[in-house]
Amino acid sequence: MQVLPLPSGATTKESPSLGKLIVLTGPSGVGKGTLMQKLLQRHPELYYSVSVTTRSPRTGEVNGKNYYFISCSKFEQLVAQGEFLEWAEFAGNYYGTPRAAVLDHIQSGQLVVLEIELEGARQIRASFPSALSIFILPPSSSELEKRIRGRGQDSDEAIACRLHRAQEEIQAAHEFDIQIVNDDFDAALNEIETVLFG
Ligand SMILES: Nc1ncnc2c1ncn2[C@@H]1O[C@H](COP(=O)(O)OP(=O)(O)OP(=O)(O)O)[C@@H](O)[C@H]1O
Ligand SMILES: Nc1nc2c(ncn2[C@@H]2O[C@H](COP(=O)(O)O)[C@@H](O)[C@H]2O)c(=O)[nH]1
Repeated sequence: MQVLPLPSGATTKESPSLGKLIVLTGPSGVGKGTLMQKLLQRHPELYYSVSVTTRSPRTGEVNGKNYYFISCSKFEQLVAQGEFLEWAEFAGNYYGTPRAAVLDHIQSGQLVVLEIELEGARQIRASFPSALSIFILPPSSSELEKRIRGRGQDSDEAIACRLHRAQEEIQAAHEFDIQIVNDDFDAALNEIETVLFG
């Protein structure tokens, strides 16, 4: 994979919004996606931003629902055209948030949720200072590893890369507005709901 120069951090702030932007981040395998799915089932008024990635689809993943799966060259073209609100490289693949859809839904007054990794979340914090950011922590490193392996979707190499990155990500948890430990699933979900809806 050709390595793109990473975004140097947002230099411009996005316009004030009507709706609100929520960023959910945390290490791979902590349970963000599972929490997000449940949250969307329970609160269909939320708008979930479907990301673009160069990663290959996992078994059962659907293009346009889980991700938009595209080639590296197409991703690089979209970066050059400024189509992403944020983007990052993660474990050998690129991931990005489509700009237009997110801004449109914020403008229409919706709560918009992003589920993204640390570097992208930092870019959003720089360009949307009013965004609410939530960091999901695992109860322990061994439980995190158990969850990634238990998911059974990634190669040993990919798992090692994700666990290595997880240590760096966890060190950055304090940068976020709210930290929630996903030990008991329902308790973590309730905490997110309380933060979002009171
Ligand atoms: N509280 C929990 N207790 C036990 N297992 C959990 C809990 N929350 C999620 N899991 C399980 O952990 C695994 C990883 O969850 P999930 O795929 O949602 O993680 P993720 O943070 O979205 O990962 P990635 O960032 O790599 O997409 C799944 O098998 C999920 O069912
Ligand atoms: N910076 C971004 N990170 C994203 C985006 N969409 C997903 N992600 C994060 O990537 C990792 C790996 O995801 P996986 O599906 O391959 O396990 C995980 O932390 C996601 O939250 C995005 O648009 N931008």
